[in-house]
Amino acid sequence: MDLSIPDVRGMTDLDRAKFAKEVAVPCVEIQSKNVGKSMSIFKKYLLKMEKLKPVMEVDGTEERRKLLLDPLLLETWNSLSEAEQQKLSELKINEASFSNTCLQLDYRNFRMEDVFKAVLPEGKEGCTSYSRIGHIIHLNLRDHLLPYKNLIGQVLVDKLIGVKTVVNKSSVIDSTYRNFEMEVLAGEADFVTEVKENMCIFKFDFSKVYWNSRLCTEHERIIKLLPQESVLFDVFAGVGPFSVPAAKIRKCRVFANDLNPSSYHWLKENVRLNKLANVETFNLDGRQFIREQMPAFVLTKPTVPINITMNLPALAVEFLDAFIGLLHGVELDSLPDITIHVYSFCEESSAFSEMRTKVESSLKHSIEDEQIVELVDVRDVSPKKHMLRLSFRIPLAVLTKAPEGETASDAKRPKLDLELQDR
Ligand SMILES: C[S@@+](CC[C@H](N)C(=O)[O-])C[C@H]1O[C@@H](n2cnc3c(N)ncnc32)[C@H](O)[C@@H]1O
Repeated sequence: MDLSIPDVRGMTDLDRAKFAKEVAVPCVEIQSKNVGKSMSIFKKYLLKMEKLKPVMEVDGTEERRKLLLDPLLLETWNSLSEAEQQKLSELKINEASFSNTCLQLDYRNFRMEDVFKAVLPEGKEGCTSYSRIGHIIHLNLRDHLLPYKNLIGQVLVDKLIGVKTVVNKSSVIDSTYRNFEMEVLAGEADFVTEVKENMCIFKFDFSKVYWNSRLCTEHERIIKLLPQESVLFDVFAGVGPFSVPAAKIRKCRVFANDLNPSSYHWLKENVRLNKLANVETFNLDGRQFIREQMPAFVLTKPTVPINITMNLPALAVEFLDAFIGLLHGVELDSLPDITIHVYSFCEESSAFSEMRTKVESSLKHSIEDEQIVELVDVRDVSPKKHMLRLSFRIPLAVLTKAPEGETASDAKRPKLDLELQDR
């Protein structure tokens, strides 16, 4: 009564026929009308395998049913407790009701995890973790699993409902747009996918833009920090996982920017799909976006709290210099309340101090403790590399700093210089 998968260890091309086997399993034959009542006892002993109904018809009769039992849990009448036997006797079930039956098992009956355990090198089967992006499964296979990549892809397509495409990352993310090359391991080469995150719909071409489902909680944390009807400037917006929920849930006015033309395309599409009227989209370099869009807004609505998200961990800190002198010479009626959420990769051991030092050196200014809103360890990218977020109120002295060499009288800039538009 061995229900395990036949010997398929080392298989690299999926041969489903090699999973077929015949087994005898214990069963109990009972009157159809008693199936429901008997479940208070038998439910926990039923044979649970994929695509297998443990309550089977008995040839030629509607009156009787066969319950398939898991041999590891219950083999005979004698394995039942006295109380269980007593209860079953009342349903006319007894020792004679028990027998064995022959089952033809095949590939479809085995769970995905068991297939991987049976095929992949012993002790290394656990490395097949994946993320799901709509109908796409994204793998990041370690070298020792590469010989099995097509089998792994095919098993995922076969076993996971709704999965049509399996891709493996074939280069590290180092492109400007943070997307990566991918190899289709199984299924269709269809990369346009749709996901739900934070109650919003996102559609995008996964091969051309950055999307990471593991950031869902971080996106949610930021959305929760935003005051209702405040303003968000999303400098590296991608396809909108901060911008779209901010506009939809927090009713924020959003200025969303991304340099990647494909991200920009899908960002606009996601604004449309989520029926949002309060998002303006831009396809600019982050520095240009900050310098062109922020001052004009601050001038017209100086009292509205502004949050700025800068999620490009490899580089975002370097863009902070765009804030130096941004409001220099601008006559403000009140002090703007601007919070920056900037992300960076740091070494684990020194992460928190490293992050603060990096930000301060880019701003060329120190940040007081009371200006720090929070410093969050967002996720481990690798054992030594952590993605951190520093959320801080930008010191006014940074925004109003005069360019080197400028005198006090040069500093007064009339408001109209900033090409005021009603934003
Ligand atoms: C790590 S992704 C973050 C996307 C999104 N905010 C998220 O949380 O998933 C960084 C984004 O920055 C964009 N990007 C890279 N360099 C840029 C630049 N100089 N200016 C504006 N956007 C840039 C990339 O195209 C990418 O969409």
